[in-house]
Amino acid sequence: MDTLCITGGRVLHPDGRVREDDIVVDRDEGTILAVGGDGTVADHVDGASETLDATGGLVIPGLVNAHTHVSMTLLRGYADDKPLDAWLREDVWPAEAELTDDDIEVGAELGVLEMIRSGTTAFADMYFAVDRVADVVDRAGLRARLGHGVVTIGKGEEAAVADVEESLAVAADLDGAADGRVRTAFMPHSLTTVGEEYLREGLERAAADGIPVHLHANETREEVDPILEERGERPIEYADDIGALGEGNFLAHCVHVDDAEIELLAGTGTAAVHCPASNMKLASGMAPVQRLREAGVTVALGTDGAASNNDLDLFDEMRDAAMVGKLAADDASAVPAGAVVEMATAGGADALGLPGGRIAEGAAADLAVVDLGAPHLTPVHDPVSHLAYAVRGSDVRHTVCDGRVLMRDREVLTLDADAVRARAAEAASDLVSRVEEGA
Ligand SMILES: N[C@@H](CCSC[C@H]1O[C@@H](n2cnc3c(=O)[nH]cnc32)[C@H](O)[C@@H]1O)C(=O)O
Ligand SMILES: [Zn+2]
Repeated sequence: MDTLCITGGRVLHPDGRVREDDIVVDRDEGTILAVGGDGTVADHVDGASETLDATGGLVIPGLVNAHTHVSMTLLRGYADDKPLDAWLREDVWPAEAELTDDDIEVGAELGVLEMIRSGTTAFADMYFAVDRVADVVDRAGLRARLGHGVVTIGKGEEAAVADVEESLAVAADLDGAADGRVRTAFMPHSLTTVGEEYLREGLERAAADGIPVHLHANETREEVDPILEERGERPIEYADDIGALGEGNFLAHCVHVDDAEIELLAGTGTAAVHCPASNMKLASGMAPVQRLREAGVTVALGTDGAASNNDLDLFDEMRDAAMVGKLAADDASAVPAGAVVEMATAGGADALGLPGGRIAEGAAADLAVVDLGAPHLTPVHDPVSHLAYAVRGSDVRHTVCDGRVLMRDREVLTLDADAVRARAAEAASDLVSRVEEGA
């Protein structure tokens, strides 16, 4: 059998406990064969095809970034310090109008490079030229749930219909790509940027074909108020009416949700993706994470695009989620360390319906080894506390997805990091020149 052994470290188990254990991975299946102390895995360690040294480190499930627009790395730092609506209309959408499919591929390469280097092994992405993003996921070796984002406002009937068709076609055609590591979803952008007739049509067809749904919801007050005024119901109630809720579906943000909306999410099994950094940066508000979790809603974490974050490091997101969760609840015991670690791992995998998120026999071998030796991580009273409050993405030593080593001793093996950075910097500067010429 072709095995990978991860030895000498401590392991974070699904119950939140940390023990000194070795891990044996079946590389053919991409799954964890055994987790345990010396006796359990010793037989395999000697005959292993490949070994990763986790001495002085903590093995954690690969992190799950449950909402991003990965190619937006090209727009990192391009437009800051504005609220969502102005930021999208004045800066982001005009720049995106100039993006080529090649730009999207290069931006995705840069984004997944950053993710692998910070211990993320799975993500959900809403963008366009999704076949190019899927190609990058295939080459880079991680997992993703991908979709084409639909926007119909400002479009004529024909273009709007075509956008919905494209999203449904992408979801059907790309599902199962990259040896099954790519899954898909129907992705209307939001309840206000897609017209009701298009939403209803797309959602009905997605449901009929068993395709999951992902959209931005209740991100800002400016998005909630018009729906309330026009329809006399809250956005999540509207989402329920038109068939956007259900098991397998996941909504980004859920910042401005009331108790009845939280109950609807919980009752329908719809997951919420909390994006604290993006919500803070665009001053959108604070999601009631503690209340969502108490109601039984699956809550995951997302960075959103690099233009509103401005990085894809989920360790930052865990810390932000804990901090802002306490502030929102006016309670220092709210959203504790263990909760944010769960949201970034099992919660993310569950929200996206992807394997991974737990280190256990039979689970997908999606892992990261975090070095605990740095001064900012000394002493180690509680490794879980460190994951939430002190670890940075740059502390990740090795990253493994589907049993394959994507980064060993901080060297990414599936992408040429220098070439990716150079291509992305060039593509970004060309893009900005084109936007300026057009303006
Ligand atoms: N097919 C659409 C593209 C939608 S992709 C998803 C969109 O979400 C945008 N986006 C990024 N971050 C956010 C956010 O925080 N809220 C809402 N939209 C965002 C992003 O810029 C991108 O245009 C079109 O023709 O424009
Ligand atoms: Zn977004």
